[in-house]
Amino acid sequence: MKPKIIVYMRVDERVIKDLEKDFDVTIFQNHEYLGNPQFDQALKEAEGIIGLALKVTKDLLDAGPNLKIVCNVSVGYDNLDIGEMTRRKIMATNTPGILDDTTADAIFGLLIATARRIPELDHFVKSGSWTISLQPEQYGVDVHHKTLGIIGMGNIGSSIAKRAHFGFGMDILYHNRSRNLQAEKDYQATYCDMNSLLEQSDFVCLMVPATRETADLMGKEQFKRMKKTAIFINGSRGKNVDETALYEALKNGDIHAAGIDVYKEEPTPSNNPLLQLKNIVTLPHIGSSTTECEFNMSKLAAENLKRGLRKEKPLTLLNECFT
Ligand SMILES: NC(=O)C1=CN([C@@H]2O[C@H](COP(=O)(O)OP(=O)(O)OC[C@H]3O[C@@H](n4cnc5c(N)ncnc54)[C@H](OP(=O)(O)O)[C@@H]3O)[C@@H](O)[C@H]2O)C=CC1
Ligand SMILES: O=CC(=O)O
Repeated sequence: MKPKIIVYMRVDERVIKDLEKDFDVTIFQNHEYLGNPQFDQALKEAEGIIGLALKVTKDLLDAGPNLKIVCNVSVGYDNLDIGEMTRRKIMATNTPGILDDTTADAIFGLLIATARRIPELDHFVKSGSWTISLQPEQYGVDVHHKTLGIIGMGNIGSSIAKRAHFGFGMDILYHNRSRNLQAEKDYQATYCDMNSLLEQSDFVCLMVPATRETADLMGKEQFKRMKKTAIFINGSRGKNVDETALYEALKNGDIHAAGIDVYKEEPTPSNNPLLQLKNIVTLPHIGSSTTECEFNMSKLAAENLKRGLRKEKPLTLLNECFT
């Protein structure tokens, strides 16, 4: 009998076909969770899970007594209770590194789209409103040669810095808990404390993981510190931003505009007040979502799963529980 596994949302079709050669696969595509009879039954028997953003909690682990490995098709792993998984010797893996350029393209694209008001002006043309000359109120702001502050100068933050430095001649400030000497050397990035970064940057881009420490890292006080002309970009996780404070900052003109790819709740409800504002550009969490990148992430996650269930060390293991 083949070992049973769960494929949970957004795993590439070709990779699923390959997994079916070795495993008995049950597929869930639509946020199914505990309480759904099919999901509960599959979880009871599954040795592995591969997929995106499944909330792996103590309750879920209790309901999956045979689980040996959970393989995220993402670099972020705030959906996994790593402590509890390690205590139970269940392996956790993610997909670091291979999505840096793709995500940086998307987040830098979001920054440009926000600064140059691309979605709004696209609508202006397509709705037939371009019957007179453009008005100054519709102008955007320059990106090139401005100051970009990156909070979270890790793999993706560095790829964003590369684009900003070489492509747009921007000055780069950054804030981490520790210095990134490579980014300082390669992109002339300057390390600074968070308050100085917020006060000096024309663009603030958030790229930290979602942890207990980063919850609501950007709140009322932080938005107040930013320049009134500045633009805020969140490419990290919605948990890192107080959405009410962001709404107030945008509405009151404490900051000029924002571009966000991620939300507290995803999919974000259509009545999220942020969606009513004109000075925000929104994306549906698509940082790494290109055909090529999603395939490569699925492939890496599947390789991790195969290795783990063969009792070999997965390539990108997150917890120290391999025995
Ligand atoms: N929008 C999307 O589609 C995507 C979003 N993401 C999100 O981006 C995140 C970052 O990914 P990646 O660049 O690969 O991760 P990395 O681990 O390479 O980088 C994270 C950076 O954040 C810094 N950091 C961590 N905690 C803090 C803190 N408390 N205060 C300040 N800085 C901090 C780290 O530096 P130090 O440790 O020195 O503090 C590090 O430089 C992911 O965790 C994920 O949530 C990722 C991919 C796609
Ligand atoms: O949000 C995507 C990820 O890879 O993390």
